[in-house]
Amino acid sequence: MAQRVARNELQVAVELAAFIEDQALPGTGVAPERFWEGLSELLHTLGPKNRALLETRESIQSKLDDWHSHRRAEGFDFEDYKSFLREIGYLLPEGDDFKIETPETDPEFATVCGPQLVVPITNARYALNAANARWGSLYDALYGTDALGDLPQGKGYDPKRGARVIERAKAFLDEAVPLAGGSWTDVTALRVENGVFFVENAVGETGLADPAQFLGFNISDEGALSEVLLENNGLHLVIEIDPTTEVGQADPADIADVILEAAVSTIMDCEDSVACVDAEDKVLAYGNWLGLMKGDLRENVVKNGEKTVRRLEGDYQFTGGGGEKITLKGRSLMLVRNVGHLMTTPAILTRDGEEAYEGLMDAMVTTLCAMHDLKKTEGPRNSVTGSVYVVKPKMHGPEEVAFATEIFDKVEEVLGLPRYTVKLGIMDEERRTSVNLKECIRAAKNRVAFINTGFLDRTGDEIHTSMQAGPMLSKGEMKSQPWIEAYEDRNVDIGLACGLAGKAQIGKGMWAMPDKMADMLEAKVNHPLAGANCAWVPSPTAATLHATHYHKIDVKRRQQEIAAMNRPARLDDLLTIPLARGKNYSEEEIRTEIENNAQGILGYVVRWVDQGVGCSKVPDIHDVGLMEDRATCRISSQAIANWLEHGLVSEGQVMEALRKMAKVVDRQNEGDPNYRPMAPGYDGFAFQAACDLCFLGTVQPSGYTEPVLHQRRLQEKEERA
Ligand SMILES: CC(=O)SCCNC(=O)CCNC(=O)[C@H](O)C(C)(C)COP(=O)(O)OP(=O)(O)OC[C@H]1O[C@@H](n2cnc3c(N)ncnc32)[C@H](O)[C@@H]1OP(=O)(O)O
Ligand SMILES: O=CC(=O)O
Ligand SMILES: [Mg+2]
Repeated sequence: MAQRVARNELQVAVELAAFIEDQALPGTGVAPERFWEGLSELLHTLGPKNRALLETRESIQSKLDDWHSHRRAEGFDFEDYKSFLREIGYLLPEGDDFKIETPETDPEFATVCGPQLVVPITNARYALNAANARWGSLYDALYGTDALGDLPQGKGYDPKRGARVIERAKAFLDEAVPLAGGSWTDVTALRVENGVFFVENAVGETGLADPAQFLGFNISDEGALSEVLLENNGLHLVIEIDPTTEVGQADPADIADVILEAAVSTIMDCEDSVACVDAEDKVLAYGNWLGLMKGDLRENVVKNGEKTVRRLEGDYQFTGGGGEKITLKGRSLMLVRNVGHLMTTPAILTRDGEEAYEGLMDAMVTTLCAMHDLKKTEGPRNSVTGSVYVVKPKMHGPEEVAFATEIFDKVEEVLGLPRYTVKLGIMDEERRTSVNLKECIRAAKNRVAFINTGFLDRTGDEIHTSMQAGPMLSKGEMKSQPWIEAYEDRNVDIGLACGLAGKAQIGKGMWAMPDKMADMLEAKVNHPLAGANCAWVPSPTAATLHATHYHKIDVKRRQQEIAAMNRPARLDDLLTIPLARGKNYSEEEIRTEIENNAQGILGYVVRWVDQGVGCSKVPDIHDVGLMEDRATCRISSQAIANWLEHGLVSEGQVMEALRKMAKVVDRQNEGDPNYRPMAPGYDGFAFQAACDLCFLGTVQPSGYTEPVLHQRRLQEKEERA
């Protein structure tokens, strides 16, 4: 039971009150009394509105369920369906054209296109790594992954593999920063003379085909050229020259590495990749965010037997061609993802003794923490335009987006911040947002800094919304359905029409196979090609490799081309439900699908509930490690719930699959000393959570996993305490 202290009309968990008063408030100029009074007002005035919006979600869902249940018997008519959606306020009228009016955003939103990294904020080691992932070694990313088609063997440096890496990296340079004559492959020397960059290769002395791509350089302590700063499509890259390294020594021009500007921005995630269920967890999350915003977050790291202290990188300095100083950010531009409108938290009780809405608390506390960045007078700043970037997930329709803007109006008022300091990232990841996207953007037109297609949650919502319409297609087939293409394209089209280009990001979703980098290199070029300023990657290495795509594709030009296409709206495609019509899945296909989903759910849930780990790499039945978070868990559990609901599979069969897969997951975790096997008892909270997600999936709000996961994790924590 949490120990609480009274603050204004609130009962606040002691660790949260102490965090706010001792760590977050000092230095912001906000007095504790003002903060608590403002938070109390926020929770008491906006809490009831929050509740009403959730009731609207439930009411719409139950109307949809009834309608589909009847139409299953009576026959489905598409025009009839659309009329019904309009009648119940699901599909809303679209207003006049407009352009967003967000005040000045940082260049990482307005002009620079590149990868967006996401990281669980509760893991300081990873979060620091992510913040520092603004720059990444292309040589390391190619060497250490399957990007070249195979993985490195053995421990030491293999010069043969190294040669393949260098060949590939130089081929990349030939594309991104081509030479006037010959190839980077044959370069024998690099030099900067009177501010001009010269290259020697097989054709003799040459330089860049476009000399404007040369921006600056650095000289080593020994007086030799050590770094050359180049630029392509607004992204920087650095050629490292170092004859003292094994790689540099073997290179005719002493080139030791190619460093790419990689994670241009990073989402510090308080949502689907973390497991925060109480004040203790929330303080860990807020504390790391505060450390990132103050700039003093540190973490002791032991890697390969070596102890180091991980901290934030400083800026990156160069001398320009004209002798001027060039300062580039050493850190990724950080956003913070708050939770959505759904959950409440035991960290604060309102005057009625009820749990406060977690999203309201997140809004106030994460903005407060970010004030330390806004107040900085020296050293690297996260935002040079004085902005705080908050990603707001899982909103259903314009009314909920308007509610988010109202929350931040109030937060700014309480904290004494200029109106529209907080910029919003709108996750387009619920169906009612996708179908009303233009009106959702309008609802935040003074704050919107990104729209992003979170296709994982979106797929979960696709299944849940039309749960009663019939059995859905399998997870694999779902990816090639008309709705998803229409969803992705419409998001870009509407974003461009609303004037996001040059002001705000139009983003795309996560690469969820963290070890499959060759496949990512092949596939994810489609994101900038589709007009996305940024797309999500699960790791710094993936960011470095995905950065190469933004060198290939000039997103700004691509956005202009797409806008000029005037593509049709495709609302009908968007509303086409991915039903398994006319499909007759074999018993084997059904068993495989259920087992695959069960394995993903269990592999994820067991670490969530037992260890508080919110994002995991879980092998699927083909042994491919998949990034699993709450959104992927929502898909798998909703998929099982849907097939159960329509009798494609029985409860007994699902339970058999869960038990079988629990043994597999136990085996996969054998090496983890903190792991508690689920078999043979199948009675732990984690296994029960997996069962609830499947067997009670149809009645979970919007098919979300949070209520079940929180409840079971809290039980687990209580038992351990
Ligand atoms: C639908 C959605 O909402 S998607 C958004 C939510 N998802 C995410 O945020 C995914 C974030 N990614 C992750 O959490 C992890 O990459 C996982 C869980 C997928 C895989 O983690 P692991 O199995 O530990 O990765 P792996 O062993 O391959 O690599 C670990 C190394 O990579 C680094 N790393 C991995 N992921 C990240 C990351 N997202 N940010 C920063 N560093 C990272 C770690 O710091 C570590 O390096 P270190 O030893 O120097 O500290
Ligand atoms: O938040 C991202 C998603 O895909 O869901
Ligand atoms: Mg999501």
